[in-house]
Amino acid sequence: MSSDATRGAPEAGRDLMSGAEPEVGSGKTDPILRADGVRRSFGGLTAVDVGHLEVQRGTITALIGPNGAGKSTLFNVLTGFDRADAGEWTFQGRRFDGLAGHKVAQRGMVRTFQLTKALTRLTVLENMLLAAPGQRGERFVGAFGRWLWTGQEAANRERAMELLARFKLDAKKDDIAGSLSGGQRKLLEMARALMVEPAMVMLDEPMAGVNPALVQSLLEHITSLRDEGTTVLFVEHDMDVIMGISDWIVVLAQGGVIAEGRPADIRSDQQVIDAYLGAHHDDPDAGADGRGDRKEGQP
Ligand SMILES: Nc1ncnc2c1ncn2[C@@H]1O[C@H](COP(=O)(O)OP(=O)(O)OP(=O)(O)O)[C@@H](O)[C@H]1O
Repeated sequence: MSSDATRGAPEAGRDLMSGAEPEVGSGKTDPILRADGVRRSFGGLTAVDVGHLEVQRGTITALIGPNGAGKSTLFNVLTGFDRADAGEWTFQGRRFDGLAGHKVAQRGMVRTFQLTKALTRLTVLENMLLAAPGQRGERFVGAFGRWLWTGQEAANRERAMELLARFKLDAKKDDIAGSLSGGQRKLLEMARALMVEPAMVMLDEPMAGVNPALVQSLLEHITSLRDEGTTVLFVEHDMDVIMGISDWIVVLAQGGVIAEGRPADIRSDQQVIDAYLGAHHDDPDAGADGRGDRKEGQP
């Protein structure tokens, strides 16, 4: 799917979406994820109600929408961390609805999590090793089992160190994760997700709380992942980031998809401007995460 012409050139990345129509529920030429009728309610509130959604393999797809639109809930449901009330979805052609979170991750769909309090007390390397695949542990008994286990540990350690070097965190491997800056934590969250060599990574607000100096570096990591063939699905509020690196954008409002398309399609979609880009003007927090208001009224 990836083409040399698009490597490292987000603008040209639009070619990755050839054949996809900018309309809700549009079919993609090579969808890695297909979801149908996904619904999740909390009491009387419908948090997610998505009719049909396909995510094109090998692209950066952004999931955007106003606060409370259902982005996190959709992430949680798709990755097995929350249960849908209804819906079916496949990942790489296999049914994933009803799968537990750890199985979803083992099978290649991994989301990042903010480092919990417990994880911030561990070292950077320990965080990486905890995210490693093949935690076989007690299933293995006897000398042969221990030998296999040791081999797995060594492989995990090697992969962890490679990833830490890639994200320039190798010198911090023995530091307590809680001592990292906001941006370094985001890098660690991404590096942790890559321990299982996922086919798709789902990033939850990768730029939130990141020092501007690190934003560019994070953006480069995300586009390199895409260019290496990993599909990236991310939730983000920063419009400059969204418009700058996305091949495709899916807009949620009140649980449903109201628009899909390339950045240029989304920017000029009146419904999106009304439901989201415009809404940012009314958001008292817009200065913190809603740089989108700058985009309102743009063609
Ligand atoms: N566990 C829960 N219990 C009750 N209501 C919930 C729960 N989780 C989410 N909701 C509600 O579901 C709706 C969707 O929330 P969700 O967090 O998915 O939105 P979001 O688009 O991720 O918002 P944000 O951009 O603010 O993170 C909101 O109205 C929210 O209050």
